Amino acid sequence: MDPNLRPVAVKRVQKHWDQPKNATPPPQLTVYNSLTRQKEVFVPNEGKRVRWYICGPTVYDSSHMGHARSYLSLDILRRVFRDYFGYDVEFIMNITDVDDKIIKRARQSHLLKSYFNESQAPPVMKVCEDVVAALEHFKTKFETEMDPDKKKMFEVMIKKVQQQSSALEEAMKAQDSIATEEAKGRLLNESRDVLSEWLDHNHGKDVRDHSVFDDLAKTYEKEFLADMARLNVLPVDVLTRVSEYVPEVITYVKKIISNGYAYAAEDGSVYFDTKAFEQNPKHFYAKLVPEAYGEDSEQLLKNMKESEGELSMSDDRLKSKRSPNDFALWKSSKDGEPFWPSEWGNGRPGWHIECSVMSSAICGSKLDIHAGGFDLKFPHHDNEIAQVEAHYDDPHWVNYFLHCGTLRIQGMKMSKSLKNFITIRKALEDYTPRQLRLLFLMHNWADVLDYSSSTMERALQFEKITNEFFLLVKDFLRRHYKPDRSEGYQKFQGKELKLMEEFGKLKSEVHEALCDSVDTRSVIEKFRELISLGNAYIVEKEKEGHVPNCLLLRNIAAYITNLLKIFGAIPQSNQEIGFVSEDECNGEGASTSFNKEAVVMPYLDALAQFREKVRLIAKEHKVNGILEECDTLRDKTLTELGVRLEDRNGQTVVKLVDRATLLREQEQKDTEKKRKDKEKADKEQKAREKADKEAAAKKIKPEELFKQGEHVGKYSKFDERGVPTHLADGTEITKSQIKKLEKVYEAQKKKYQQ
Ligand SMILES: Nc1ncnc2c1ncn2[C@@H]1O[C@H](COP(=O)(O)OP(=O)(O)OP(=O)(O)O)[C@@H](O)[C@H]1O
Ligand SMILES: [Zn+2]
Repeated sequence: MDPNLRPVAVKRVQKHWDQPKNATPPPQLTVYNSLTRQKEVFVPNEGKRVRWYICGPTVYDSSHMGHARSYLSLDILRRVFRDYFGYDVEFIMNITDVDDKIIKRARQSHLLKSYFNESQAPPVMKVCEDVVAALEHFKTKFETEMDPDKKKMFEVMIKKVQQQSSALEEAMKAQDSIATEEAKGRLLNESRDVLSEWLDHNHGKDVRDHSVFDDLAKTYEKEFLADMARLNVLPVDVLTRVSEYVPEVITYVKKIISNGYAYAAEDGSVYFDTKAFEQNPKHFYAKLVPEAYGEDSEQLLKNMKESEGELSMSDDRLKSKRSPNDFALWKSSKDGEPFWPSEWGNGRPGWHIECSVMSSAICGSKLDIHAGGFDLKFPHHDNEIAQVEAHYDDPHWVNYFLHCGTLRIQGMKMSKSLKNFITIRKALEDYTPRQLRLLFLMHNWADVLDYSSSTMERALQFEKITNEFFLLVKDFLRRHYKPDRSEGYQKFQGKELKLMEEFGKLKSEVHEALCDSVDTRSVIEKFRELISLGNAYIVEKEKEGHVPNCLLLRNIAAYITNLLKIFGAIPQSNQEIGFVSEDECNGEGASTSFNKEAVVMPYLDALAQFREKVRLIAKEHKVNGILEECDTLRDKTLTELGVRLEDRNGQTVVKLVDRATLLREQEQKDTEKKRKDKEKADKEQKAREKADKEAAAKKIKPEELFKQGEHVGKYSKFDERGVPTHLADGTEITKSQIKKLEKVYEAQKKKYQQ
């Protein structure tokens, strides 16, 4: 063929590629923003950098579970933002170490201590006089209290004092000196709060030593930080104390005045001018709770009392404000209060100003996130917003305001002021830091949470099923996970493909839940589903006599572990799958560098296998002594060491469990065994009694049968065999009845002859 006629080869080019169509776009992170009262897509001001400020505690008493609710939930949020979504979070918290509550509590403890010291053994008459006077004073406080919960608490306190007073009176009347002394002690103890209120009213102004206030704040700050570390709350990046920022507060307040949004009153206090602020069209007062501005005076007064502080609500102070909504930026200090010099005279910062000043000092004029407890929304956070916006004269400060839901106990907010609190320390005596964290993970951070033993029980139950899953998977992995060998990779059959599909679906749902305002509650539910799917898969494979696929099980367990690490429930340093035993956690909740599991497991596996073989031989040869020893090794010796041996389809599964948990389990087992033993002994006893009764019955001669035992007094005449013919009252017995009695007679005759 003529080569010129050959068709020219068409140059083949890269085939056109189509971008995947109909792909679902990944969900975006949204957060519930109190400023809009809905979920908003999260967009930081500056790339991945997130400036985040949270209100810290007022350090005048021990931290309680209500505080844990806020700080632990915020710790979870912070970790998710940082370690799941990859934001560069700068986390700033303040400590309120100058405040009306601190001043009052410090003076009261100081005065009460002196009262007890001076009058080591106050004569009984003096105690009576003082308590009566203190009670009178306290009743006025009770009558003027507007908060119904506090009122109720005061009422209980008054009643208790009155009860102890009556007891003392009776002991005195009876002239029983020992009983009188004891009753006096009880009265003094019960009257502590009432007496300290009274002492403070009379002598508070004489407390001039500033170390009284500083010491109290330092003590509780230390306690708070130690509690947070015990709960495995990450240390903040910056901690600010108002006592360290007073010069900055003064400068800040001056700027607000010069911008026209604050004024100095005659007594040396400075107030925020809410009207001036609100009247400027650029600004808006009470962005979070607009309903609260210009409320009826009673509610306003209640809010003011709580937020301005008890020491700052005197009539003359109220009169010097231009509007009842105005709040103090700077409070002139009275006698018995700490003070710093300023151009307005000796004074101290108001509560709200500290957060505005300190967050501005660290983060500048813009914040991405501001957070705190739900109760801080109004007036604290609304006032913080107004102050910063007045200072910069710029209506944009915080982009996202997050408020943690309140923790309640028996339907009431857990609070220091209501004295219905459970300290973090006490809670940690009953539960581990991990269990408390799981409790918070199981509730949406923005929801109300009722703290009770039943809510804790649910957290414990989740911990148990998750832990058992981890331990079981780890046992399989120890025996069958061989990633360095060909036999470690098995073909994925129907069950594996199905599980992998469900696993993938659940992972997407977990991601969606985290994007949905960090909904850890749903994530925990997804974990539950995943674990039951995993467990069901294992059981099915075992039924078929096959080893479950270790790659798949390992991926599931590692996925859950990893998220629990992000949530702070498992130390980041843990290289293994599953929880770290509480025995291995040090005080800060981090795992020790020594990995107990990796070291001891090979030896424990060898021991378990040896035990199993010895047991089989002992069973075969019926050597009970060896079987008993094998039981003791499992139930006592290894339990004490935190090791659980379980029988699963003829294989011994080895699990490392917290020693305390194992001992508790063993205790339950012992109790159950005792109950069963008792039940068995009772049954045997009853059977013996029955047999004895029957044996005795057999010995009765048939002719005597109707004349003894239950028959005595029933009949008056008998025939020659001893069968009754007449009832006790002389009436003749009917023929059919006699027939029945004859049957009984014949049966007895047979028994007797036997
Ligand atoms: N019961 C609670 N539930 C949730 N958060 C709480 C609870 N009690 C206090 N908080 C939060 O803890 C943080 C520190 O509170 P703070 O020390 O100001 O407590 P407080 O309001 O003075 O205490 P209390 O209400 O117990 O008298 C705040 O963010 C506050 O909202
Ligand atoms: Zn604050």
